Amino acid sequence: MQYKRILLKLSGESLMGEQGYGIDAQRLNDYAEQVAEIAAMGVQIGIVIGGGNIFRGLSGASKGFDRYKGDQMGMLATVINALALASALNAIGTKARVLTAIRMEPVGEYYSKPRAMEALNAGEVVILAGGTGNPYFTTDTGSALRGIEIEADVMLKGTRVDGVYTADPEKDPTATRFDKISFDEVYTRGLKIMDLTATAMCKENKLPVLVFNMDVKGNLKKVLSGDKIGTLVHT
Ligand SMILES: Nc1ncnc2c1ncn2[C@@H]1O[C@H](COP(=O)(O)OP(=O)(O)OP(=O)(O)O)[C@@H](O)[C@H]1O
Ligand SMILES: O=c1ccn([C@@H]2O[C@H](COP(=O)(O)O)[C@@H](O)[C@H]2O)c(=O)[nH]1
Repeated sequence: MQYKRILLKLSGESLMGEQGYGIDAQRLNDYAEQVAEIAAMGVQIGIVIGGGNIFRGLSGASKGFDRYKGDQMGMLATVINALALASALNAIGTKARVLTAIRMEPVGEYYSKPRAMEALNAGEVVILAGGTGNPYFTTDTGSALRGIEIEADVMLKGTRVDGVYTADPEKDPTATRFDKISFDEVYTRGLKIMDLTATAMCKENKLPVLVFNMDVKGNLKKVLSGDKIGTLVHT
């Protein structure tokens, strides 16, 4: 097995599938099945999921929302997605536990590293909801933070493009893909695959990031099996 313990970052925006808002049941189940498949292989899995399919504080602020409250709304959106994913995993027989960065029992248990480690060592999928618990951050930074805390071997950024490109491939058709790239080069080229805070944290704490397309079924298993897909971002 390529990695023993991973932090999987899932895009909230991808969760809406083709429907433009909210949670697409088919996409949710596809994600749950891919996670269940690698959980059955014995991989320890922490998951952070975004909230862009529901609310983002920054886009709220551009429409006149208070940023602080908008970010809290965004963090709650990630909790909604986490609950949906946990329930989809449970429905197919995979144990999953939601730990929240903001205290809100009984929706989820309050996050602490020992609690997360206990669940991971017991073979449960641990969904780390609510980002960092603080406004002015994103779930990319939440993923970096939790990945470092749980001592993950790698952060797998499961997104809707198949790696890091010279420019945003959804906007520039001439962009070309890297097989691997250093954090420094991501920074100097100004590549927007993760926010700068997340990039800096991963670099400083030597947490490699593998960016891959999670919307192709079977890709998560391929990553764990050592197939060469996606882009590895390294120190
Ligand atoms: N240089 C680049 N290489 C690859 N993707 C890039 C690049 N620059 C921008 N992107 C964009 O980054 C997106 C991936 O980011 P991510 O998975 O965090 O999505 P998101 O919409 O921000 O999700 P969330 O809802 O979790 O916030 C891709 O869809 C891609 O269009
Ligand atoms: O630590 C965090 C994480 C997230 N937020 C807010 O939630 C939304 C959704 O997260 P995405 O990473 O954009 O999917 C984000 O836009 C922030 O508004 C936060 O405040 N703190």
